[in-house]
Amino acid sequence: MPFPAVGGAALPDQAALHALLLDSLEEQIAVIDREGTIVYVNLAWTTFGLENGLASASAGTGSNYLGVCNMSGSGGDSLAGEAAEGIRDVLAGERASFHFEYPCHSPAEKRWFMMRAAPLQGDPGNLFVISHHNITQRKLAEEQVEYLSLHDPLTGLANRRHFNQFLNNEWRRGIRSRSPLSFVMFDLDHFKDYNDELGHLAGDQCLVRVGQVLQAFAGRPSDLAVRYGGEEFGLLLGSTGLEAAAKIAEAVRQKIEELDMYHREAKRITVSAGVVSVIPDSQQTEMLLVREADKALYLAKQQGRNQVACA
Ligand SMILES: Nc1nc2c(ncn2[C@@H]2O[C@H](COP(=O)(O)OP(=O)(O)OP(=O)(O)O)[C@@H](O)[C@H]2O)c(=O)[nH]1
Repeated sequence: MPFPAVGGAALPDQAALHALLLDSLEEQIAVIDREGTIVYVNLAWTTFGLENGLASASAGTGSNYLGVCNMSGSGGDSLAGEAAEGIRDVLAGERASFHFEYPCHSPAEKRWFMMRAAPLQGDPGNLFVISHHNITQRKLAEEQVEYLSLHDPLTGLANRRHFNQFLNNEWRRGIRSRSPLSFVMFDLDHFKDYNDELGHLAGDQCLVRVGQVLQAFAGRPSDLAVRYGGEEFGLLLGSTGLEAAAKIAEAVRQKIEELDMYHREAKRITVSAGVVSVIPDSQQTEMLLVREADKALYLAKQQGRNQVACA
């Protein structure tokens, strides 16, 4: 038995117990002095450093943690610069502790950590504890929640909330750059018949395929395809004038027709579209685009469907 038995359990003395405890933690822990030099690391700290290609010298005692952060910060790594600033504040007693979340992705996986810097209890002003805690599970869950809050679950396109935020940004960008912003509103024709004849699940599949067509036309960072409502879709096109937007709308219309989704002999899924283009102006709100595209769409429906109308 390696340790003397205490009350039936085998325990090491206190110092050995604490050392073993620190080496059993998943959290990476280091103790630094006032200059930022590492005077202690636990096993998780060393193991992580070695597994991630850090030379054992910079992963362990004797290396200067603050110096490494400072150097990376001045080399242009803004996260390291922010970490260095927080640690310096704690070392100077200007803040009680510092928490900092940062990405640390490996080639194989996404990872995030939280770094905490705080004075060592019972030894204020001389020694400080740096800990790195893996928060990847929480970050992935947050990413997932954010994705779900911004996308339509059926088609994967942006939802209205995402669209409204995006449109507002593009509108403000358009005011600054005086460049045109276009919006195309699409609505499937006689989709109720499709649903009634083939069933809701087939209707869903049809919406998914239409969404894929729209997504393929939203290739630039200033473009966004949105599922606006049930069978209503939209395509926001940054820095695009009316003529170009109308051509894109017509190309989408053709592609959807070419999907050949028939629900009755000689009756296939088609789409009507309303196009609008404006140079954003601070006297108006971005909802002007949606209103005008909606009016043009109404015109396309009135004129016989399966066509593009411009505002
Ligand atoms: N399968 C499916 N159907 C949907 C969904 N959202 C809306 N719909 C259906 O879309 C249909 C829309 O019908 P209407 O508004 O009458 O329009 P329409 O039949 O396309 O006629 P027009 O727009 O005038 O050409 C309704 O039957 C809705 O139930 C959805 O998520 N899945």
